[in-house]
Amino acid sequence: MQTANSLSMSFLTLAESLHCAVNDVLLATKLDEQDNLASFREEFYIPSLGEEQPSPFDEQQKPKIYLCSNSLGLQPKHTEKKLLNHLETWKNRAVGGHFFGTEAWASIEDVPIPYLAKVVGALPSEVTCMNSLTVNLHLFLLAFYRPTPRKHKILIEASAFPSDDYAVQSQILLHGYSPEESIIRVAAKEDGFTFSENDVLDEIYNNVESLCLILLPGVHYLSGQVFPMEKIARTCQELDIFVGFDLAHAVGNVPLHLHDWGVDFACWCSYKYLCGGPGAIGGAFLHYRHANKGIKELPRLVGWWANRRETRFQMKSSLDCTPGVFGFQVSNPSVFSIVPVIAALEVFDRTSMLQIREKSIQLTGYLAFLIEREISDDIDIITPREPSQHGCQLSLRLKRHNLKQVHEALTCRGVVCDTRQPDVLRVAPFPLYNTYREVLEFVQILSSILRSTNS
Ligand SMILES: Cc1ncc(COP(=O)(O)O)c(C=O)c1O
Ligand SMILES: Nc1ccccc1C(=O)C[C@H](N)C(=O)O
Repeated sequence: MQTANSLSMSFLTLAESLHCAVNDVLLATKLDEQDNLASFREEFYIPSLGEEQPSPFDEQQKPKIYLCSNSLGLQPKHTEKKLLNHLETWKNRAVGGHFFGTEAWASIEDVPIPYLAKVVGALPSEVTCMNSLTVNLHLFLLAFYRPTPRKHKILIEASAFPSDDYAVQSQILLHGYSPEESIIRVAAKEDGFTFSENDVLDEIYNNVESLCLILLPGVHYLSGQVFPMEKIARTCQELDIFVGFDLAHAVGNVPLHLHDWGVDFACWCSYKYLCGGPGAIGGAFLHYRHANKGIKELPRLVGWWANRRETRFQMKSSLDCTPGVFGFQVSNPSVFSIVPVIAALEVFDRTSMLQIREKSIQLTGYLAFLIEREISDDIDIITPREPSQHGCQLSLRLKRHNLKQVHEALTCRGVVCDTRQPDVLRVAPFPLYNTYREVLEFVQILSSILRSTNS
């Protein structure tokens, strides 16, 4: 994999060969011309400046610079048609839709599986779409967190996403333990944002006697740091501790090999880089080695969708549990929540996570390179700089400017990104629709705002 240094050198060399400065639009244009994924931008709706207040002026039709896929990915153009098809089926066939067509509702969760398996590096029998992220976290925690007075601790990271923290706290309380005593929070490094691999591993080794489970993010929501998932998962296997990952910010962003790494369980939402739409159905992974554990060996909360499809409608009171992750399904999935996820995965399936990652390293690397050269007096990049440790997102910490003021000025100039108090801007160029020229324009806009705003 390229290093931050070798990437910077490649931008400098390209600029030199074009006889232009590194912040020249010529360089950005060249990078766009060389981009194998450039045509994918056409597959998505890009919000335009005039969206909130339609205007006849051309300037208002200009696309926004959308750098917020860490919160919500853009809408693929064919999502609407797919949804309308299902509305038509409902209108014209009503209950017949359960067994009609290639996306029959009674088995619609089968449709995204092959695509999803590729995106997260799983066997098709290890993944499904169900519920939402925090609900799936709870379902897996209920099965995998079986505390005993000796082994009752869960390891998470300090500054975990609050929903994950609340889920863990409530599970501990549910078993009659106390979050104060049963949660180990790995401390961040001195920067207060990122985590060292050794600190994580040391905490695991130091607490091996009392640790029951580890729940960490694949990519941290605040810093954008990629956690060493493989190393953590292999260590946990060696030590016989269950490990689960929250992949909200990792799925569709960085390549994952959940099966090979031996992760016990993982869950994610589909509305960020996966572009499945606001509140879209979530995803879940359960490693094959747990597939044949029934509800006695791996106790869980079940519903009728956990029952094998062949016998589901025999309506018996005894559960005929489907092996693997399907045995964790509770309810029949919401069709209007899963269809946009299928639509988005169909776009992903025309490329690969490898290609997406290749461009992402270049695109986010270019962003970091420009920021460091142009505005490092005013901004610290808190995301680790090495490509192996970041995905699409860079988290920018304002050294002296007011966050709200800067964010408002960016919004006025057509940049969409988000903030985390007190001083962090999150920006995430996404390979399937962002361009190098947008990245350059963003840095120029931010630079001019920082120069013209009081610090
Ligand atoms: C890391 C993380 N955990 C949990 C959530 C909450 O997800 P949901 O509301 O889908 O349960 C989010 C938000 O997307 C998140 O980023
Ligand atoms: N679903 C949302 C609804 C409203 C506002 C934000 C979200 C987010 O997803 C935030 C994201 N999880 C984050 O990393 O902060």
